[in-house]
Amino acid sequence: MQTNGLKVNELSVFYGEKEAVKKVSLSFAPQTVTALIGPSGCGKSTFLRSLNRMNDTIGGVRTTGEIWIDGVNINDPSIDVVELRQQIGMVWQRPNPFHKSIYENIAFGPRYHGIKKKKQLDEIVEDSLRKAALWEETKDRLHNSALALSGGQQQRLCIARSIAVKPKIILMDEPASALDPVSTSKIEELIAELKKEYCIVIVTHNMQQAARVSDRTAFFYMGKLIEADSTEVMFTNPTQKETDDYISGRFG
Ligand SMILES: Nc1ncnc2c1ncn2[C@@H]1O[C@H](COP(=O)(O)OP(=O)(O)OP(=O)(O)O)[C@@H](O)[C@H]1O
Repeated sequence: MQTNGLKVNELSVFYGEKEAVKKVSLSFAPQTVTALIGPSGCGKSTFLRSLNRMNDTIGGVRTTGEIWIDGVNINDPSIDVVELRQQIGMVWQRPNPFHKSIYENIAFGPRYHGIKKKKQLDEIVEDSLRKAALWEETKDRLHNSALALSGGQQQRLCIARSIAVKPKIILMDEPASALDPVSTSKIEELIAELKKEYCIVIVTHNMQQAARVSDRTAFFYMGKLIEADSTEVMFTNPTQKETDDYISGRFG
């Protein structure tokens, strides 16, 4: 599903008294990949989780500011978060398939959202697995346990699962950091393919990965957004000294 993108306006996130994300404003265009980079503890994951209200599940978190998607501020208390997470999906660092079959992992979300006909579910399962580059490897064992897949395949299954509910935006929190190099490059190829259709925001510790997969890069430091620009500019000619120091490995 297409979107006009996501626009974050002065977003702050507090854990109790601690301000982990400080008045960040940042936009994400459709059909682009944006990498969020920065040293450990700078607030990347907190910021990412706020984009589909996953921080609501953590006690003591307070959020201020606005996050606009297609004319709706998702921080509005009246927002239905289940519906929101259908539009803005999340892929976690460690693959977390349900203890169910491959088929059921994918069919679960669409069924939850009201699709009951088997033929339609079959189509969604195939289409999602194809888009996640996993169909050929799984088409003959759709009813086997998802837990029998390799770690890399499980992560692609989790991506297929998020695609199945037709999101507009896919958030990824270090989606390849628990994977071997071959599985990592498959995930990176997949991201390049998926961006033709979706707006993707990815947190990564891996600077080479950010350079390979993203169109834009945003550098966070101590809860603040220091700088965001095209990935090429960020890696060759950043404006801010902190960005330059970080990408050239002088700290972090
Ligand atoms: N559930 C929580 N409760 C309290 N403080 C938290 C919680 N989660 C994160 N923090 C704090 O918020 C700050 C930002 O953490 P966050 O995990 O967003 O950073 P990060 O840049 O993603 O780090 P990393 O790269 O290590 O995952 C840190 O100081 C962290 O200790």
